[in-house]
Amino acid sequence: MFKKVFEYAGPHKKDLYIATFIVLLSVLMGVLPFVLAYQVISPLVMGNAVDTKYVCIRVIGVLICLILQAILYGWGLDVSHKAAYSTLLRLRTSLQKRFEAVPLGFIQDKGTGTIKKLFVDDVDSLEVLLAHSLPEGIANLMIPIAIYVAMFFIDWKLALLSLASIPISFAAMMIMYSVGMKKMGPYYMAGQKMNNTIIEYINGMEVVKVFNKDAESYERFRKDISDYRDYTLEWYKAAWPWMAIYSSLLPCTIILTLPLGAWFVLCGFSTLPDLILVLCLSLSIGIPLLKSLSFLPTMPQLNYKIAALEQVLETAPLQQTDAVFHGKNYDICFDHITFGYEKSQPGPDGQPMVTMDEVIHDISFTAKAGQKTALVGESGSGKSTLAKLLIHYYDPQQGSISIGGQKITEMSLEALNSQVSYVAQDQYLFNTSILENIRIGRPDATDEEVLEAAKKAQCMEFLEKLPQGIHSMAGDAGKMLSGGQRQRISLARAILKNAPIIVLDEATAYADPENEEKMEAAIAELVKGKTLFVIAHKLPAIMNADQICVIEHGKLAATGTHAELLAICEEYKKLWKASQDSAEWKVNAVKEGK
Ligand SMILES: Nc1ncnc2c1ncn2[C@@H]1O[C@H](COP(=O)(O)OP(=O)(O)OP(=O)(O)O)[C@@H](O)[C@H]1O
Repeated sequence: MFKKVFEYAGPHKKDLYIATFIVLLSVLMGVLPFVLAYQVISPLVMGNAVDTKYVCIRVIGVLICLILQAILYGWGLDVSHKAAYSTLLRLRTSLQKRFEAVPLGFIQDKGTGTIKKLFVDDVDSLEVLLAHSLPEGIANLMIPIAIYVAMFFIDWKLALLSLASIPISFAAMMIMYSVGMKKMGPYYMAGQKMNNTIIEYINGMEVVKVFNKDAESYERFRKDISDYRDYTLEWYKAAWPWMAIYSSLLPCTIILTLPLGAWFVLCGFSTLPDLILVLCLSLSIGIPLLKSLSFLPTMPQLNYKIAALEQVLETAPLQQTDAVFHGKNYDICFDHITFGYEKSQPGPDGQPMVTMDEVIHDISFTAKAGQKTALVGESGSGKSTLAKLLIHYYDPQQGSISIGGQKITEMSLEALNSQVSYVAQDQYLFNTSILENIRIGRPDATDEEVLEAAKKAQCMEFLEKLPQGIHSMAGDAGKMLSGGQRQRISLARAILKNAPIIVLDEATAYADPENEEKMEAAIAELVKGKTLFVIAHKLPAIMNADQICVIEHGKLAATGTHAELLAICEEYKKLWKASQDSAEWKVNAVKEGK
């Protein structure tokens, strides 16, 4: 763990060494007064004469040592803090660079709370390690070691007595570390979950209030924060007894030295001056020893956090090149695609572990240029995942996707984006004017072109009712717009972008009948002469598609036209029947006035 952190420090490694050395001198200054005290006590006990000057010099020596100790300590920490915060800056910059390179899907899956926790809390917690644990821990540990070596030279029997409390404390420490590490995974995950839930709760406050969802969302909020409390307490409960044992035992360096040492002196095994010196030295190392280990309880947490950071820093970047799009046409080819979502969870050793949940199994098909290809299948069968693979949200584990013969991994994401418009259910409106929100589709479009796109997307009917029309702020207008109207704004974006390939992921899923009609008109405008890739639950909407791909549990069950699939594909027949039943149910419900 220390090695990794030193690696993060990069050019500031040198400052960390300097800080450690300065703190080491400071700890030494804390030990010297005990040696000076010995020089006064020993002659007194032995009945040797000491004059006032001899005592005064030692007392002044003690004062100088204490002043130097404080100055050196402050200086050492100053150097270590500068190195620590520069390292945190480096680490945050590396994280930011990694986040820029990894697939967008990876970022979305992590969740805002987890990402905030990584960037802010987890990186911040390394400050303790860099600014304190490393320089103070090392310095406070090295001095006792040096003193023990000296004690062995003075009298090895007394030195052994002084060491007696260490093995038991050490065993308690190891147990604390190992139980702490085992509980760390669930504790850390609970922290991540709580962060995500809090952010989701705050972001969704408006929906919560409008839809009276207080009880349900508050319940989840309450559960996640109480889970976090429970896991934290569980960790403390497991680790505290061992912490208590070693922190009480460790400083008791004279527990055996005093009684047995006195007996050794009486028996003539050791001399009185040696006993006094060993006692003074034993007393001097209690505090440094305890200080050096005061950081230990945080080590399992730090270890886990570093592993979680490492996992992100080692995430494979999205496979792309700088090349522009040079496909020979717009045929979209899925070639033996296998994909699974990665999940991070605590492994058996308590360290974070990545597992994979395969949801797409060896799928191959081609969506022909200029044609309409539809994906159908039960909920959870993998349709949206395939669409997200096409827009390069993720890299598949196996296989490739190409457009006009050029693999999407062999072009830049920008080049791919310029060829594909993706319209999904959840459309994000930025808090700027609606005009600018539509202009995102093509930043160099003129106001007139934006207006034209808005008209084609059937937006004017509701934009005209807004006080400032298309210049209204989306943040304010968003509250007055229905989901369907917001979707029409995103369709206007796509119309303006005018990309040759359109991916529609359940675009009309939640539209009411009136909105659906308008959206269908907007979509018809959008898809004119384009290569269309549609995911729809409503089968009647895609029955005219040139090709329908039936996805069943992540596998391609069949492809064909509506008529062909009705003849050959059981899964399609089932889906068609279900959609017919649901249409019938709606008609009956309307007739009965439900
Ligand atoms: N971000 C994700 N992380 C982990 N698993 C996911 C993620 N997104 C989807 N899945 C899982 O992958 C499988 C396929 O999901 P996908 O959304 O592609 O299905 P779908 O056919 O589009 O479903 P629906 O019609 O309900 O939108 C499901 O089991 C789903 O739970």
